[in-house]
Amino acid sequence: MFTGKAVKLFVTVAVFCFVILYILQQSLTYHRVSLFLQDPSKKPSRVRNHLKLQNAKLQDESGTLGSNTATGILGASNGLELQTPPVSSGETTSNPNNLGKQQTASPPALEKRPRLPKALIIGFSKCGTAALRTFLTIHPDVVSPIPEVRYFTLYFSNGPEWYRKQMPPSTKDQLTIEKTPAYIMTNDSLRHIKKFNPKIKLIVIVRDPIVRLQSQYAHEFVHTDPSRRPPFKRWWNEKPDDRRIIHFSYYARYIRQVYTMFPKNQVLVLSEDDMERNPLPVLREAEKFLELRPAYSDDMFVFNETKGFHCFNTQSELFPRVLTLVQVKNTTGCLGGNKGREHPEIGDSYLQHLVEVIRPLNEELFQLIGKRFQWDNFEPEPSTENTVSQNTNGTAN
Ligand SMILES: Nc1ncnc2c1ncn2[C@@H]1O[C@H](COP(=O)(O)OS(=O)(=O)O)[C@@H](OP(=O)(O)O)[C@H]1O
Repeated sequence: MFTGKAVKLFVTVAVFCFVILYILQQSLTYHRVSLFLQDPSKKPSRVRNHLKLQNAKLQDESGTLGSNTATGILGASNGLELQTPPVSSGETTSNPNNLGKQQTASPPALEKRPRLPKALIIGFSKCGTAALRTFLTIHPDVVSPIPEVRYFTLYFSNGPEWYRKQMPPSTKDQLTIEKTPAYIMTNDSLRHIKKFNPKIKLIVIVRDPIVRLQSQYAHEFVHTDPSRRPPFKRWWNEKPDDRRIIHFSYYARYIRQVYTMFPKNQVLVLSEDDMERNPLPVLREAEKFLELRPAYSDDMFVFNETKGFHCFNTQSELFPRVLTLVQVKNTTGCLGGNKGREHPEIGDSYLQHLVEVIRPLNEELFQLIGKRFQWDNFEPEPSTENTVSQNTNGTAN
């Protein structure tokens, strides 16, 4: 009996204590949340860290950059930091990680969601478009989808909402860039682009046309046993109507079409050969054209002798962040194996023939775009010797 009473008393006291503790805990949480709302510094540490990141981004966006600001170069602690996976969004996004999750609202400046591109890399294939896209993607103010979306060539009827959903999330201050080199090849896709956004910025990258042909050949026969590949000369001559010359070497023809639809100042023409030699000046030109903050520095890239072009510098302190942003090999910092293929040999006399056929097309291009590129297969003319990417009026870019 006594034991039974004691147990009853013990249970009552325990329940009472539990209730008191529960009420206390609830009011403490409420208190913490109120403080949180009044003063973010009182947030629990996990949230506080997250907020710190967001504040850093906000400061960054308002021009208060990190320690490298004086040199005009963003460091890992600010610039590259900004392209972390989406932190919050006012709506459900197309990012597979967010699918189906309705996320809570956040300040508009921080809100990450897929946004339509305001710049496009529209051509040319085999001219370093993937490298240019990749280099631009590490800029803190740029996002870009990895696959070619081909909206303006194949999927225009799907509508802009479909296109938007193919884009990675970005804040409103970031620039979304999409690259599909086939866009420049048809008037229909250029018309679609104009209809989509007549103010869009367009980047075109060209390459020594003979090297581009070699690259195209290597691409077409990548799965063909070398002993069964046609000689380069026969492949090039296969089409008697010179279609290959027009298709792969006559850049001016396509760029002229772009100029008929868009003002010249909305179109930037770069050279793959310049980017191979040194990506920095090319990226700075792109940055200026896209009205981005200066974010690139020399130590980000190194020349890879085997590949024959520049890759990300694996020794740079930024490299771990680069690996989270783009798909490059962690051992070399280079884009995958389908870049930097071996090119077919061209005999001297045939090479000379190609140079003669293509040189006038290059001159037409340089006149059209108002600058010249230095291409190894085309000896510089006497008046243009020692000039890299010069304006045709003689002023260096
Ligand atoms: N930095 C860097 N990284 C990787 N690749 C580089 C780079 N610079 C130039 N290139 C050259 O780009 C060529 C491929 O061009 P694209 O990316 O436009 O090809 S594609 O049309 O998308 O298939 C590819 O040509 P090939 O060497 O003939 O395969 C590369 O050599």
